[in-house]
Amino acid sequence: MMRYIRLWLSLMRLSFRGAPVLTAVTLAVSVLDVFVVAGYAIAARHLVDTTVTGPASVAGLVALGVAVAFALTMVTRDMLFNLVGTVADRVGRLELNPRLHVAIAGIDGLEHLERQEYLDRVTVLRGAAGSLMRGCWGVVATVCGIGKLVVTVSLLGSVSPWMLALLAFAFAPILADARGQAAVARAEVRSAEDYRLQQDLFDLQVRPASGKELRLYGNGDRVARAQAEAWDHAVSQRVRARLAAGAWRFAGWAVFTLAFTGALALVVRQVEAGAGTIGQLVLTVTIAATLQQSAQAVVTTATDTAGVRRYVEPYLWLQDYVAEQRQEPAGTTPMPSRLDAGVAVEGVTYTYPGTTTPAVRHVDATFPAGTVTAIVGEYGSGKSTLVKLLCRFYRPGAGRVTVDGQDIAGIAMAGYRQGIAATFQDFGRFAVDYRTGVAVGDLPAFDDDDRVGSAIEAADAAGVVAALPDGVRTQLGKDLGGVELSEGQWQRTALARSSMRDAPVILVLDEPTASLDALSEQVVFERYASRSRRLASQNGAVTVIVSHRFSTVSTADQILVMHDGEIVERGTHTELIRLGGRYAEMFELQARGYENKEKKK
Ligand SMILES: Nc1ncnc2c1ncn2[C@@H]1O[C@H](COP(=O)(O)OP(=O)(O)OP(=O)(O)O)[C@@H](O)[C@H]1O
Repeated sequence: MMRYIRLWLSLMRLSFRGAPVLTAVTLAVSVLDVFVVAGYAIAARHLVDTTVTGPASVAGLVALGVAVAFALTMVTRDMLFNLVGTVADRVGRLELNPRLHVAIAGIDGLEHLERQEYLDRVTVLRGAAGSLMRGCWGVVATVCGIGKLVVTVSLLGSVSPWMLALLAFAFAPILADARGQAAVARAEVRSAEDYRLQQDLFDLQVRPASGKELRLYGNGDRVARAQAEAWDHAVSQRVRARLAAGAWRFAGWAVFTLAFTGALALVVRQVEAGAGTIGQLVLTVTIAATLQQSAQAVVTTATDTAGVRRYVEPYLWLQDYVAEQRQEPAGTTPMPSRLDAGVAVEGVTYTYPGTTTPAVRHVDATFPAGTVTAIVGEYGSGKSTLVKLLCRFYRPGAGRVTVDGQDIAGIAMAGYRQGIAATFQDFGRFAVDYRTGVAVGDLPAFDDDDRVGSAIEAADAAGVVAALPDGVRTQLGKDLGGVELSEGQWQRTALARSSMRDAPVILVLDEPTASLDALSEQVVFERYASRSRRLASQNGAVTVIVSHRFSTVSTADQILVMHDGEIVERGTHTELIRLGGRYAEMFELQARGYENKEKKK
């Protein structure tokens, strides 16, 4: 409960910070709404009583008061509705949403984007800022609604304590309506199968594929009859339920109206007996007539606000998750700008959250400075996981990764990532202009046109740019009215992006050319090989390539063969072929595949 209160307070503070005037006005009108009906009823009572007993001048003044109060009762609800909508939307979009996105994007690891139960929450949260803010105002509306009920009912109680019973009767139409709606909902569930059936049968008749066969086999009439029967069955259940709901609603209102009439009769008796005034009668009519509406408003706002829980829970989870991530000790050591020893993986085991089998286990490997390492293995053997551990997207469950002997957990994250250039098999497709899509690969060099040009060249992507209508200024992604690239063109763009950094010490290529044809792949690899060599002599950079293509792999300084999360073979191409193990077998298979293809040609 305390968490909910704290959350409400923090959202309210945000609202005051983001839209102070609008928030203050909305709160003021909410409070005003608590008293308008009561104010109007009191004014009306005064008007009637002063008209009967007092001087005409006072009655005139009071009439003015009644007019103002009545006008207020007419406008406050609509005004409040619009104000809450505006302030919730504005603060949601301009204040809360950016904060949510920064929190989601600012988490260093990847779990919240990969683990389904986390991703579900993140997905719910993405469009939920407005709803969260509306929920926050829903709390205000519920509290004010209860306040309004208390004020109006107390006023009724001042006429006669018996009147307090009227509140209970005000809930009769609400309860009856709820029963009726529940019956409708049940009928919808019960008739859903018939409804789906008739929809399927209808589709059968109108779709060309099934339509052909229906005509051929002469089954059209039977299907049409079956559809009509299913439709009839579904509709009749729903109609019955709606009639029942109507009857419930009628009964609820009948009970309330009976109690309302009884209350009026009671006040009339009081007036007749000289124990009350006509003004009190008017007050009772005014308040009792709005009582059901006020009770309904409390129930509706409370139910709607409770519905916002589905956004509140993921929001609180995100807050906890971010806090937990921040608590992890942040490294402070700078990333070396050149490597002397290289990178090492020491006894690393990693199990994805939500799974029980480690994706990599007890992995030991060294990536000596200035060398190229290729990782091979069948699908799901742990290659990408190992690469992502090198990029520090996950923390190993056991063991450590070191750079020049220093545990990477101790290195400042921003510097560490700045020292890496990487392309992944599931590369990003950024819907921005082409130049931006490449330049974001190295933010400090964002405006450096030469660097962007060389990166495009390095990825052999100049041809892609030449084919774009506005060259590097072309907007990408058809969702934003831009040009949609082919898979291979997107991949080249990702490759160009990863070529932006001019002095990375770790170069990662995880299936970087999977979407390219063999010829383009060769061109890209030759360029990458020369970049690797340049970086190796410049700052001792290590290159790690995951690939299924042995033409690429065979030239690496060392090859790691992974199987079931472990490194099962390691060595140069020649050594591994000589070993005659798993690598040799895979190489043989692929070579035979190429041979067969060539023969067919
Ligand atoms: N985000 C994830 N959540 C849970 N399990 C995962 C996740 N990513 C990978 N795995 C599992 O971890 C194991 C290793 O996957 P990984 O992607 O590292 O293999 P891979 O060798 O790179 O495969 P591929 O050649 O298909 O890319 C697999 O069993 C895979 O199902």
